[in-house]
Amino acid sequence: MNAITIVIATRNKGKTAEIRELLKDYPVEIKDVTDFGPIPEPMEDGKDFDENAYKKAHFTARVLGLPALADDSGLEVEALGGAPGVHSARYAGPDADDVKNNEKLLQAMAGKSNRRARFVCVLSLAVPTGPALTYEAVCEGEITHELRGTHGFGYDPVFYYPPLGKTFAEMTLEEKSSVSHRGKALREFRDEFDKVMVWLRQRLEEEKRMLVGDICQHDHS
Ligand SMILES: O=c1nc[nH]c2c1ncn2[C@H]1C[C@H](O)[C@@H](COP(=O)(O)OP(=O)(O)OP(=O)(O)O)O1
Ligand SMILES: [Mg+2]
Repeated sequence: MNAITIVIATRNKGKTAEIRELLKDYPVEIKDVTDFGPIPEPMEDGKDFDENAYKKAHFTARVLGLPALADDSGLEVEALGGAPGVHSARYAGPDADDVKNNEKLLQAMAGKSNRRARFVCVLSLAVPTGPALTYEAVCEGEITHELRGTHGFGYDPVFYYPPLGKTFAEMTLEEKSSVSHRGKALREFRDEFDKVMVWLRQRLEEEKRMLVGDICQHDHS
């Protein structure tokens, strides 16, 4: 049987690299959203990670006519009441980038003794007609007092993971994936990989039948 194609519905190269690495030994053809040339970007105006993950996955699946796997993730800091949360990517404002976001976070945390934080990752695997599977995981850690390490992306240089005594930015990609929110969520997906492929094939068959039905109806009208 031919391998199913899944598009990674993210513009974040760091996420793409981690997802590709975690799925590299699995019989599935992975494509990047950038392989398709310019396509419109999904809105990320959902109230939580689940909603945004589904929006991104379903939008991309519909636009490309292929199953799409999206990741919505972010950092929740206890002393900041869960901020930046779903707003993590735009924490420092409309022209935020990783440097500005980390700067703003360290400023907001100045003088705070409770440094507890967690990363959240929600993965949504959607087909063009709408149904989706969801995987969710968290990783607990602490906010550092300064930037540490150069690997990874986003808040990695300020997220300290006590069990390994390093920030995410001080870890290799493999090391980070072995403990991260994204790594855990993707391992759940991998644990039921065969079931997921059966589910996908069934959804894609249904879709084909619907399309054929539409075409036949059209030809007879
Ligand atoms: O492992 C991580 N290590 C460091 N930072 C991370 C991680 N995981 C999420 N984050 C941060 C990055 C961004 O500030 C926000 C995600 O925002 P989010 O909208 O899901 O991703 P994004 O805009 O970068 O790419 P896209 O929406 O195209 O998937 O949380
Ligand atoms: Mg985003």
